[in-house]
Amino acid sequence: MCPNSSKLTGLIAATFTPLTPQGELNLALIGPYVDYLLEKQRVRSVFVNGTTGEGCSLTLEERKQLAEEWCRQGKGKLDQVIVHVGCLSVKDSQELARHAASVGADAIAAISPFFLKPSNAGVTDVSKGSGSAAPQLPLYYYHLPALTGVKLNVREVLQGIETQIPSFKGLKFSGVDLRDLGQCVSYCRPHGWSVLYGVDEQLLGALALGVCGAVGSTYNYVGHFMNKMLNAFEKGDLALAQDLQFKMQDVFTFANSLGFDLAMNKQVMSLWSGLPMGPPRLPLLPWPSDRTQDIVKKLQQEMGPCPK
Ligand SMILES: CC(=O)N[C@H](C=O)[C@@H](O)[C@H](O)[C@H](O)CO
Ligand SMILES: CC(=O)C(=O)O
Repeated sequence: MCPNSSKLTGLIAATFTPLTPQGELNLALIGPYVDYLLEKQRVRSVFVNGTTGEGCSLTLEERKQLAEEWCRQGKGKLDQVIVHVGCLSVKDSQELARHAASVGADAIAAISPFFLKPSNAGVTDVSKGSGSAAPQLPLYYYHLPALTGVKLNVREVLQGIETQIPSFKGLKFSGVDLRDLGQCVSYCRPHGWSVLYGVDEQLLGALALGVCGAVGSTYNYVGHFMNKMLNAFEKGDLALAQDLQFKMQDVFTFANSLGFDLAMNKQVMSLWSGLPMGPPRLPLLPWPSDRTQDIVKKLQQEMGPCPK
């Protein structure tokens, strides 16, 4: 998929955070979760404590415990454990970055602060802050404009960033602006950096623009299916790749009509995988289970039986 292949590539699951019915961390589920991703989904890397992991709804202590457990359980099994360290406070991000390095994470990533919002130069300085706390780890900037409201042009942020942040290694790009995405790929490629795409429903468009891989919530349970799309694309079978992406789009168009959000997504994962992810953390609320069941039925229709 990528000309320069020491980079981060393929599908990366943005992990859900397993909680007990009482809403506390369920760390015991992470071992089985690692095995499920490897064996049933053929997904070999994870992105922990991001959007899907409800990272910004967890305490720093909880985020540290999760990072540590994913690194421990993933050791010798997963290719990469990327720990998301973005916070509203740069000092908190630095603390998480130092911690990630100390527990053996392979890389860190950070969204921009999203309450008081930075300018382009501010984003670089914030990223520099996180990077300087773990200079030995590759750092990825996480662009998620729909949720952060930080709608800057990423290509402009990249300009000269290598001179500011030696550990900078690329992007997780979860925007829908394919022109900006293409410009980012064009800037990152000569540096050997990774651009990972984060809107799962339109990954094929991003592959055509040269992204190396993808980070997403849905790869937790449709990774096996989306891997087929990646293979078809790599073999040049565009018709098959389109057919698979269309099927996946059909599922999520249907899910969106039911009000699909992260809480519903977490419930779909529990039902589809049989791994009890537990409730969402506030401010999200659980949904009635009939909607989740309808989505799982649709998944089965479009993608075949769930690999248990
Ligand atoms: C906003 C959000 O959570 N985006 C995720 C990652 O960036 C995606 O993986 C989506 O969950 C996915 O594309 C389904 O809409
Ligand atoms: C989708 C993603 O990358 C995240 O949950 O952060």
